[in-house]
Amino acid sequence: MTRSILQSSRRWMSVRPREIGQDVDLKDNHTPRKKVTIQSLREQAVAQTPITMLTAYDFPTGRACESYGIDVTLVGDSLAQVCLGYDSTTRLTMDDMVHHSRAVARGSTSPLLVADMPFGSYHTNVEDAVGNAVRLVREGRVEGVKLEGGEEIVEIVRKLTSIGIPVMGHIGLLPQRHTSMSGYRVQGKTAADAKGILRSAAALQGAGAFSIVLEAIPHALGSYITSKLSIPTIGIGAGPGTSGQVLVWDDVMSTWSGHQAKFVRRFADVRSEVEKGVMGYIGAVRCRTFPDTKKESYEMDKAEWDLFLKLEDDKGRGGDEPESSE
Ligand SMILES: Nc1nc(=O)c2c([nH]1)NC[C@@H]1CN(c3ccc(C(=O)N[C@@H](CCC(=O)O)C(=O)O)cc3)CN21
Ligand SMILES: CC(C)C(=O)C(=O)O
Repeated sequence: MTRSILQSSRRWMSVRPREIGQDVDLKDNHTPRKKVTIQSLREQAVAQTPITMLTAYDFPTGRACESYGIDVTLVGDSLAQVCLGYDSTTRLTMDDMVHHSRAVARGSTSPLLVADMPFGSYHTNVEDAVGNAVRLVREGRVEGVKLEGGEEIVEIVRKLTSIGIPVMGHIGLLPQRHTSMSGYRVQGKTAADAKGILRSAAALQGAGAFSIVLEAIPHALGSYITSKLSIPTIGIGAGPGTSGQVLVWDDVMSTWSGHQAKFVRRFADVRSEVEKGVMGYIGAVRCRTFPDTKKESYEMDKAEWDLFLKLEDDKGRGGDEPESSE
Protein backbone atom coordinates (compact mmCIF):
# COMPACT_ATOMS: atom_id res chain seq x y z
CA MET A 1 0.00 0.00 0.00
CA THR A 2 1.36 3.44 -0.79
CA ARG A 3 1.70 6.19 1.73
CA SER A 4 -0.90 8.38 0.00
CA ILE A 5 -3.54 5.62 0.05
CA LEU A 6 -2.94 5.09 3.74
CA GLN A 7 -3.25 8.78 4.39
CA SER A 8 -6.45 9.25 2.46
CA SER A 9 -8.20 6.29 4.05
CA ARG A 10 -7.39 7.67 7.52
CA ARG A 11 -8.54 5.41 10.30
CA TRP A 12 -10.60 3.08 8.13
CA MET A 13 -7.52 1.52 6.75
CA SER A 14 -7.14 -1.72 8.63
CA VAL A 15 -6.22 -4.46 6.21
CA ARG A 16 -8.31 -7.03 8.02
CA PRO A 17 -11.84 -7.52 6.69
CA ARG A 18 -14.69 -6.96 9.07
CA GLU A 19 -15.47 -10.18 10.86
CA ILE A 20 -18.79 -11.84 10.28
CA GLY A 21 -21.04 -11.42 13.25
CA GLN A 22 -19.07 -8.46 14.52
CA ASP A 23 -21.05 -6.55 17.10
CA VAL A 24 -22.31 -3.39 15.43
CA ASP A 25 -24.68 -1.15 17.32
CA LEU A 26 -26.92 0.29 14.63
CA LYS A 27 -28.40 2.80 17.04
CA ASP A 28 -24.99 4.48 17.32
CA ASN A 29 -25.34 5.50 13.67
CA HIS A 30 -21.62 5.16 12.98
CA THR A 31 -19.88 3.47 10.09
CA PRO A 32 -19.13 -0.13 11.09
CA ARG A 33 -15.51 -0.25 12.13
CA LYS A 34 -12.73 -2.51 11.08
CA LYS A 35 -10.77 -4.41 13.68
CA VAL A 36 -7.67 -2.54 14.83
CA THR A 37 -4.65 -4.86 14.73
CA ILE A 38 -0.96 -4.59 15.54
CA GLN A 39 -0.37 -4.44 11.80
CA SER A 40 -2.93 -1.70 11.20
CA LEU A 41 -1.43 0.35 14.03
CA ARG A 42 1.98 0.08 12.44
CA GLU A 43 0.53 1.16 9.08
CA GLN A 44 -1.17 4.07 10.80
CA ALA A 45 2.16 5.14 12.27
CA VAL A 46 3.91 4.88 8.89
CA ALA A 47 1.13 6.96 7.33
CA GLN A 48 1.49 9.45 10.19
CA THR A 49 -2.18 9.15 11.07
CA PRO A 50 -2.15 9.71 14.85
CA ILE A 51 -3.16 6.70 16.94
CA THR A 52 -5.81 7.45 19.57
CA MET A 53 -5.68 5.54 22.84
CA LEU A 54 -7.96 6.15 25.81
CA THR A 55 -8.43 4.30 29.09
CA ALA A 56 -11.65 2.50 29.96
CA TYR A 57 -12.56 0.73 33.19
CA ASP A 58 -16.03 -0.75 32.72
CA PHE A 59 -18.67 -1.73 30.16
CA PRO A 60 -20.04 1.76 29.35
CA THR A 61 -16.61 3.37 28.94
CA GLY A 62 -15.41 0.43 26.84
CA ARG A 63 -18.57 0.77 24.75
CA ALA A 64 -17.93 4.50 24.22
CA CYS A 65 -14.36 3.84 22.99
CA GLU A 66 -15.81 1.26 20.61
CA SER A 67 -18.63 3.50 19.37
CA TYR A 68 -16.69 6.67 18.71
CA GLY A 69 -13.65 5.20 17.01
CA ILE A 70 -10.82 4.94 19.54
CA ASP A 71 -7.95 2.84 18.11
CA VAL A 72 -6.58 1.31 21.33
CA THR A 73 -8.58 0.90 24.54
CA LEU A 74 -6.38 0.62 27.62
CA VAL A 75 -7.61 -0.84 30.88
CA GLY A 76 -4.98 1.24 32.67
CA ASP A 77 -3.96 0.62 36.24
CA SER A 78 -4.99 4.24 36.84
CA LEU A 79 -8.16 2.20 37.50
CA ALA A 80 -6.78 1.99 41.04
CA GLN A 81 -7.06 5.73 41.62
CA VAL A 82 -9.80 7.08 39.38
CA CYS A 83 -12.23 4.20 39.70
CA LEU A 84 -11.49 2.25 42.90
CA GLY A 85 -10.32 5.05 45.19
CA TYR A 86 -6.91 3.59 46.08
CA ASP A 87 -4.16 6.17 46.67
CA SER A 88 -1.69 4.52 44.28
CA THR A 89 -1.65 2.16 41.31
CA THR A 90 0.55 -0.14 43.43
CA ARG A 91 -2.56 -1.18 45.42
CA LEU A 92 -4.25 -2.77 42.41
CA THR A 93 -4.52 -6.58 42.39
CA MET A 94 -4.70 -9.06 39.53
CA ASP A 95 -8.28 -9.85 40.58
CA ASP A 96 -9.22 -6.15 40.32
CA MET A 97 -7.69 -5.95 36.84
CA VAL A 98 -9.27 -9.16 35.56
CA HIS A 99 -12.70 -8.10 36.84
CA HIS A 100 -12.56 -4.69 35.13
CA SER A 101 -10.93 -5.95 31.92
CA ARG A 102 -13.76 -8.45 31.45
CA ALA A 103 -16.32 -5.68 31.80
CA VAL A 104 -14.54 -3.47 29.24
CA ALA A 105 -14.15 -6.44 26.89
CA ARG A 106 -17.92 -7.00 26.87
CA GLY A 107 -18.34 -3.57 25.27
CA SER A 108 -15.30 -3.69 22.99
CA THR A 109 -14.78 -5.27 19.56
CA SER A 110 -12.91 -3.03 17.15
CA PRO A 111 -10.28 -1.24 19.25
CA LEU A 112 -7.18 -3.20 20.20
CA LEU A 113 -7.79 -4.01 23.87
CA VAL A 114 -4.78 -3.76 26.19
CA ALA A 115 -4.57 -4.08 30.00
CA ASP A 116 -1.85 -2.94 32.37
CA MET A 117 -0.13 -5.72 34.29
CA PRO A 118 -0.57 -4.66 37.93
CA PHE A 119 2.41 -3.76 40.11
CA GLY A 120 4.07 -6.95 41.35
CA SER A 121 2.40 -9.23 38.80
CA TYR A 122 5.44 -9.44 36.50
CA HIS A 123 8.42 -8.79 38.77
CA THR A 124 8.89 -12.00 40.74
CA ASN A 125 9.94 -14.27 37.89
CA VAL A 126 9.18 -15.05 34.26
CA GLU A 127 6.80 -17.91 35.18
CA ASP A 128 4.61 -15.64 37.34
CA ALA A 129 4.63 -12.98 34.61
CA VAL A 130 3.49 -15.56 32.02
CA GLY A 131 0.80 -16.92 34.35
CA ASN A 132 -0.57 -13.46 35.07
CA ALA A 133 -0.44 -12.30 31.45
CA VAL A 134 -2.23 -15.49 30.36
CA ARG A 135 -4.88 -14.79 33.00
CA LEU A 136 -5.43 -11.29 31.61
CA VAL A 137 -5.84 -12.70 28.11
CA ARG A 138 -7.94 -15.73 29.03
CA GLU A 139 -10.08 -14.40 31.88
CA GLY A 140 -9.77 -10.66 31.27
CA ARG A 141 -10.32 -11.13 27.52
CA VAL A 142 -7.70 -8.53 26.55
CA GLU A 143 -5.54 -8.78 23.45
CA GLY A 144 -2.29 -7.38 24.81
CA VAL A 145 -0.61 -6.34 28.06
CA LYS A 146 1.33 -3.22 29.05
CA LEU A 147 4.35 -3.38 31.36
CA GLU A 148 6.24 -0.50 32.95
CA GLY A 149 10.03 -0.62 32.72
CA GLY A 150 13.10 -0.73 30.52
CA GLU A 151 16.06 -3.05 30.17
CA GLU A 152 15.36 -4.76 33.52
CA ILE A 153 12.10 -6.27 32.17
CA VAL A 154 13.33 -7.17 28.68
CA GLU A 155 13.61 -10.88 29.50
CA ILE A 156 9.94 -10.93 30.52
CA VAL A 157 8.87 -8.99 27.42
CA ARG A 158 10.79 -11.44 25.21
CA LYS A 159 9.10 -14.43 26.85
CA LEU A 160 5.58 -12.99 26.61
CA THR A 161 5.95 -11.97 22.97
CA SER A 162 7.52 -15.33 22.08
CA ILE A 163 4.43 -17.17 23.32
CA GLY A 164 2.11 -14.86 21.41
CA ILE A 165 1.06 -12.30 24.00
CA PRO A 166 1.46 -8.83 22.48
CA VAL A 167 3.34 -6.48 24.80
CA MET A 168 3.19 -2.70 24.97
CA GLY A 169 6.14 -1.14 26.77
CA HIS A 170 5.92 1.91 29.05
CA ILE A 171 8.97 4.08 29.79
CA GLY A 172 9.74 7.57 31.06
CA LEU A 173 7.62 8.37 34.11
CA LEU A 174 6.64 5.04 35.69
CA PRO A 175 3.70 5.61 38.06
CA GLN A 176 4.16 2.15 39.65
CA ARG A 177 7.59 3.39 40.87
CA HIS A 178 6.48 6.80 42.14
CA THR A 179 7.95 6.14 45.58
CA SER A 180 11.42 5.12 44.40
CA MET A 181 11.36 7.93 41.81
CA SER A 182 10.39 10.43 44.56
CA GLY A 183 7.10 11.41 42.97
CA TYR A 184 5.52 11.84 39.55
CA ARG A 185 8.31 13.75 37.82
CA VAL A 186 9.23 14.46 34.23
CA GLN A 187 11.96 12.03 33.12
CA GLY A 188 14.80 12.28 30.60
CA LYS A 189 15.64 15.93 31.20
CA THR A 190 19.40 15.37 31.30
CA ALA A 191 21.44 14.05 28.39
CA ALA A 192 22.34 10.93 30.39
CA ASP A 193 18.72 10.20 31.37
CA ALA A 194 17.56 10.81 27.80
CA LYS A 195 20.13 8.30 26.56
CA GLY A 196 18.91 5.77 29.12
CA ILE A 197 15.29 6.14 27.96
CA LEU A 198 16.30 5.78 24.31
CA ARG A 199 18.25 2.63 25.23
CA SER A 200 15.22 1.23 27.02
CA ALA A 201 13.04 1.95 23.99
CA ALA A 202 15.44 0.11 21.69
CA ALA A 203 15.69 -2.81 24.11
CA LEU A 204 11.91 -3.16 24.35
CA GLN A 205 11.53 -3.03 20.57
CA GLY A 206 14.28 -5.64 20.30
CA ALA A 207 12.44 -7.88 22.75
CA GLY A 208 9.34 -7.81 20.56
CA ALA A 209 7.14 -5.05 22.04
CA PHE A 210 4.56 -3.95 19.45
CA SER A 211 4.37 -0.37 20.76
CA ILE A 212 5.74 1.75 23.61
CA VAL A 213 4.09 4.36 25.83
CA LEU A 214 6.34 7.36 26.49
CA GLU A 215 5.21 9.18 29.63
CA ALA A 216 6.23 12.66 30.79
CA ILE A 217 9.44 13.24 28.84
CA PRO A 218 10.57 16.37 26.93
CA HIS A 219 8.80 16.66 23.56
CA ALA A 220 12.08 16.71 21.62
CA LEU A 221 12.99 13.35 23.15
CA GLY A 222 9.50 11.97 22.37
CA SER A 223 9.94 12.89 18.70
CA TYR A 224 13.51 11.61 18.59
CA ILE A 225 12.69 8.20 20.07
CA THR A 226 9.72 7.90 17.70
CA SER A 227 11.97 8.60 14.71
CA LYS A 228 14.45 5.93 15.83
CA LEU A 229 11.89 3.12 16.31
CA SER A 230 10.03 1.02 13.77
CA ILE A 231 7.13 0.38 16.20
CA PRO A 232 4.54 3.04 17.11
CA THR A 233 5.05 5.21 20.18
CA ILE A 234 2.10 6.43 22.23
CA GLY A 235 2.74 9.60 24.18
CA ILE A 236 1.29 10.98 27.40
CA GLY A 237 3.11 14.18 28.19
CA ALA A 238 5.68 13.39 25.47
CA GLY A 239 4.70 16.10 22.98
CA PRO A 240 3.01 16.00 19.58
CA GLY A 241 5.76 14.06 17.79
CA THR A 242 4.80 10.54 18.92
CA SER A 243 2.80 8.10 16.75
CA GLY A 244 -0.24 8.54 18.99
CA GLN A 245 -1.58 9.91 22.25
CA VAL A 246 -3.13 8.39 25.37
CA LEU A 247 -5.02 10.05 28.22
CA VAL A 248 -6.95 8.81 31.24
CA TRP A 249 -10.74 8.77 30.73
CA ASP A 250 -11.45 10.75 33.90
CA ASP A 251 -8.97 13.48 32.92
CA VAL A 252 -10.59 13.86 29.49
CA MET A 253 -14.09 13.95 31.00
CA SER A 254 -13.18 16.13 34.05
CA THR A 255 -14.48 13.50 36.45
CA TRP A 256 -11.10 13.14 38.23
CA SER A 257 -10.96 15.61 41.10
CA GLY A 258 -7.40 14.82 42.24
CA HIS A 259 -4.12 16.31 41.06
CA GLN A 260 -3.99 17.27 37.38
CA ALA A 261 -0.74 16.76 35.47
CA LYS A 262 0.44 19.42 33.02
CA PHE A 263 -0.15 17.08 30.06
CA VAL A 264 -3.91 16.79 30.73
CA ARG A 265 -6.48 18.53 28.58
CA ARG A 266 -10.12 18.33 29.61
CA PHE A 267 -12.29 17.76 26.56
CA ALA A 268 -15.66 17.51 28.30
CA ASP A 269 -17.17 18.55 31.62
CA VAL A 270 -18.98 15.43 32.76
CA ARG A 271 -18.58 16.35 36.42
CA SER A 272 -20.86 19.38 36.08
CA GLU A 273 -23.40 17.19 34.24
CA VAL A 274 -23.27 14.65 37.08
CA GLU A 275 -23.84 17.45 39.60
CA LYS A 276 -26.77 18.68 37.54
CA GLY A 277 -28.25 15.18 37.45
CA VAL A 278 -27.89 14.36 41.14
CA MET A 279 -28.99 17.79 42.39
CA GLY A 280 -31.92 17.88 39.98
CA TYR A 281 -33.08 14.44 41.11
CA ILE A 282 -32.84 15.32 44.81
CA GLY A 283 -34.68 18.60 44.27
CA ALA A 284 -37.50 17.04 42.25
CA VAL A 285 -38.08 14.21 44.78
CA ARG A 286 -38.09 16.64 47.70
CA CYS A 287 -40.57 19.02 46.12
CA ARG A 288 -42.64 16.13 44.67
CA THR A 289 -42.39 17.16 41.03
CA PHE A 290 -40.92 13.68 40.45
CA PRO A 291 -42.52 11.36 39.55
CA ASP A 292 -45.23 12.86 37.37
CA THR A 293 -48.54 11.01 37.79
CA LYS A 294 -49.33 10.88 34.08
CA LYS A 295 -45.91 10.50 32.43
CA GLU A 296 -43.93 8.51 34.98
CA SER A 297 -46.54 6.37 36.79
CA TYR A 298 -48.87 3.45 35.92
CA GLU A 299 -52.67 3.33 35.51
CA MET A 300 -55.19 0.72 36.69
CA ASP A 301 -58.63 0.12 35.11
CA LYS A 302 -61.27 2.11 36.96
CA ALA A 303 -63.48 -1.01 37.29
CA GLU A 304 -60.66 -3.00 38.88
CA TRP A 305 -59.86 -0.15 41.25
CA ASP A 306 -63.52 0.15 42.31
CA LEU A 307 -63.66 -3.59 42.87
CA PHE A 308 -60.49 -3.42 44.96
CA LEU A 309 -61.99 -0.64 47.11
CA LYS A 310 -65.22 -2.63 47.52
CA LEU A 311 -63.27 -5.69 48.68
CA GLU A 312 -61.41 -3.54 51.18
CA ASP A 313 -64.69 -2.06 52.35
CA ASP A 314 -66.29 -5.52 52.80
CA LYS A 315 -63.31 -6.64 54.86
CA GLY A 316 -63.69 -3.59 57.11
CA ARG A 317 -67.31 -4.59 57.80
CA GLY A 318 -66.33 -8.00 59.18
CA GLY A 319 -65.74 -9.90 55.95
CA ASP A 320 -64.11 -13.35 56.10
CA GLU A 321 -60.58 -12.24 55.14
CA PRO A 322 -58.66 -11.53 58.35
CA GLU A 323 -56.02 -8.82 58.56
CA SER A 324 -52.46 -9.98 58.97
CA SER A 325 -52.17 -11.93 62.22
CA GLU A 326 -49.29 -9.75 63.43
N1 LIG B 1 -6.15 10.80 36.66
C1 LIG B 1 -4.97 10.24 36.37
N2 LIG B 1 -4.31 10.62 35.26
C2 LIG B 1 -3.11 10.06 34.94
O1 LIG B 1 -2.55 10.42 33.89
C3 LIG B 1 -2.58 9.04 35.79
C4 LIG B 1 -3.33 8.67 36.93
N3 LIG B 1 -4.51 9.28 37.20
N4 LIG B 1 -2.92 7.69 37.78
C5 LIG B 1 -1.77 6.88 37.40
C6 LIG B 1 -0.76 7.69 36.69
C7 LIG B 1 -0.10 8.77 37.52
N5 LIG B 1 0.28 9.71 36.50
C8 LIG B 1 0.82 10.99 36.75
C9 LIG B 1 0.53 11.67 37.90
C10 LIG B 1 1.02 12.94 38.13
C11 LIG B 1 1.86 13.55 37.18
C12 LIG B 1 2.36 14.93 37.44
O2 LIG B 1 1.75 15.67 38.14
N6 LIG B 1 3.51 15.32 36.88
C13 LIG B 1 4.03 16.66 37.10
C14 LIG B 1 5.46 16.70 36.63
C15 LIG B 1 6.20 17.84 37.26
C16 LIG B 1 7.65 17.91 36.85
O3 LIG B 1 8.41 16.94 37.10
O4 LIG B 1 8.04 18.93 36.29
C17 LIG B 1 3.21 17.69 36.31
O5 LIG B 1 3.00 18.77 36.84
O6 LIG B 1 2.80 17.42 35.18
C18 LIG B 1 2.17 12.85 36.02
C19 LIG B 1 1.64 11.57 35.80
C20 LIG B 1 -0.23 9.31 35.22
N7 LIG B 1 -1.33 8.44 35.57
C1 LIG C 1 -1.77 6.84 31.83
C2 LIG C 1 -1.80 5.55 31.11
C3 LIG C 1 -0.75 5.44 30.06
C4 LIG C 1 -1.69 4.43 32.10
O1 LIG C 1 -0.72 3.73 32.18
C5 LIG C 1 -2.81 4.22 33.02
O2 LIG C 1 -3.91 4.64 32.72
O3 LIG C 1 -2.59 3.61 34.06
